[in-house]
Amino acid sequence: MNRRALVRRPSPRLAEGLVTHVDRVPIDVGLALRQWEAYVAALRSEGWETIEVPPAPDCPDSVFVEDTVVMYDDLAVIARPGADERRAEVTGTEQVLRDLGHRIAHVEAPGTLDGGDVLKHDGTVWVGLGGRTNQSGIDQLAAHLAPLGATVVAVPLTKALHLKSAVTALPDGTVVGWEEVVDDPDVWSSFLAVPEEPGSHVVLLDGSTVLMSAGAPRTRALYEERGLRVVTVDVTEFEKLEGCVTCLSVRLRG
Ligand SMILES: CN(C)C(=N)NCCC[C@H](N)C(=O)O
Repeated sequence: MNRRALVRRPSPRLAEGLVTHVDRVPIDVGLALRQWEAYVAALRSEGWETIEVPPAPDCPDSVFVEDTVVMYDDLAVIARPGADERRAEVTGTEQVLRDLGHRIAHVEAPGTLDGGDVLKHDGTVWVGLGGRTNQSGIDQLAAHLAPLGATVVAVPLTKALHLKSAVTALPDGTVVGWEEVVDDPDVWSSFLAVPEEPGSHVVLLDGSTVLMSAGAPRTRALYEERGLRVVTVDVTEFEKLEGCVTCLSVRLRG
């Protein structure tokens, strides 16, 4: 299978990125760029072709490209970010996906939806209903994905920025989360609480390999004990802006 992922170079204005649930702390933009380059290199060395969405230098949060789209099979549902400041980011993503031949659908007003609120596994799509994504956005996503056989499930989200700030899924479908910010772990039949907040974010690189933050060594050991191969990257500068490993790419199918 052709493994491709969208990424987007950090804006020189990254330090002005939004913060909601954390205090603002200084960002080292030069270090962020090096961390981003290492993240992209890690994807490539794991066999992923990376495609750069054209940079959006005036959009401080544009490196968090995950929030601009939800991919399901060949369909790209272009998001409508819940934060006004991020609305302009979607145009570049849409153009790249059109050029790549994907079918395009949109979340329209009054709906809002951020890609970071969407967790997919095996035909089920959980969507965080919280500060960025509203019910109309979820209903529109459900309508777009229904013909593809997906079941969309709204999940309450009050303690974290995005659903994937709180939980992600391992290759076997176990949902891993930092329990302090998970509203209702019972949503998932197999929920595993992890011992470190950055450990709750994994990017699936293949059926037995995950990419995660270097900031969660105990969780890394836990995943390795479960038989996973783990690749780690430093993403401290993005974590200061409530970002994580998932936010920095969008994996494409086919
Ligand atoms: C899963 N996560 C967390 C994301 N997909 N996005 C993070 C966006 C962070 C940005 N400062 C913001 O506040 O929008």
